[in-house]
Amino acid sequence: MKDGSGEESNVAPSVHSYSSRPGSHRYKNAKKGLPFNLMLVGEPGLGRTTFLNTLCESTVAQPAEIPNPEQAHIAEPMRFKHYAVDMEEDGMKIMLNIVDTPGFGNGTDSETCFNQIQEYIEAQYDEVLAEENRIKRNTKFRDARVHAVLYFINPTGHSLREIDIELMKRLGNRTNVIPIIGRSDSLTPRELVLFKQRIMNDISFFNVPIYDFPNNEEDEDDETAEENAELRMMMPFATVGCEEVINQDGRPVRVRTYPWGVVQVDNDEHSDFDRLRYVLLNSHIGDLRERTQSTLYELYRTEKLSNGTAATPEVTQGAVALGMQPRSVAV
Ligand SMILES: Nc1nc2c(ncn2[C@@H]2O[C@H](COP(=O)(O)OP(=O)(O)OP(=O)(O)O)[C@@H](O)[C@H]2O)c(=O)[nH]1
Repeated sequence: MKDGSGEESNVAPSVHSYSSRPGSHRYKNAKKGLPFNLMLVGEPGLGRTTFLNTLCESTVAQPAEIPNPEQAHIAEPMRFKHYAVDMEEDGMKIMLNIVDTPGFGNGTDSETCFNQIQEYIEAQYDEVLAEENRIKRNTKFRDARVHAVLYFINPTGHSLREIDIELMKRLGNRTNVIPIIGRSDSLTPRELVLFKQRIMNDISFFNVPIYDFPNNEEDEDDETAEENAELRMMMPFATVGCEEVINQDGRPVRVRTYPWGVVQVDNDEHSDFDRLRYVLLNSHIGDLRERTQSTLYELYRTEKLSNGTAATPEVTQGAVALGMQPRSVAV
């Protein structure tokens, strides 16, 4: 594990086994590990840190320290915090890079946060664009394009707020935005169903360009098409973060414990966490990476080149004038 500096790394073996699910093993042959860059965005207290640790099955990130009462009114500005974890997922090595955004919506005006996040995502595209145009390639180049943003929605039970719609609209044309309901155990199953419906109605009404599961019937077998249809119906994923691991009938179970019972994080009847994890680290990791490269980055590159503001303008404009296509950097 490493915190941004890129120095150490732990391989986190998974307690999950998805080999029976459709789509698993798709990228089993990636030898060095498949890089996957994930960003977490959401207001403080929605469970981003707990989610990150639950996803990685280890304490990768420490919860934010509670400020002393004298300083509690001072809002910390948003910053980017990096984590890197090597995972082994159902026989597939993954180099998972997570960018967290503590301080988002924490008093700083939302426009500043939106700009910072958008600039971060675009800066990674600029790096790739510059690398593509370099005459001598940097063999150590690290592609940090964000393959997916998980946007945490407050489990109010009402509908989306303006800040949710605005942010997802801003980012949806730049990256794969996957909305999730944080701390979803705050809602009853019935409230959750209604809340999900309202959120999806808003997303559709305001044309928010969130990630859509592939809907290409010609290229998909029945099982994959069915799986994608089912996942589409589950949006936004309702997640619960693990608080403790208990022993149930001799096996470890990740839960949150309440006076009236336990919520099992990996139980599909209690939360969508396990399905979301499977989507991110197994069945749709390829599609998220591919869409980043072929659709979102290409769109950005075209915009940049047509505006004449590419990362290395002289080289790129010269190449375009000569009808040359820049070399692509493999994702
Ligand atoms: N009920 C419930 N509580 C949760 C869940 N996940 C986290 N929490 C609790 O919510 C509080 C905040 O969780 P964090 O994971 O620190 O939230 P965060 O979004 O990282 O917040 P900041 O670190 O302040 O940015 C903690 O008390 C967690 O134990 C969840 O799924 N359900």
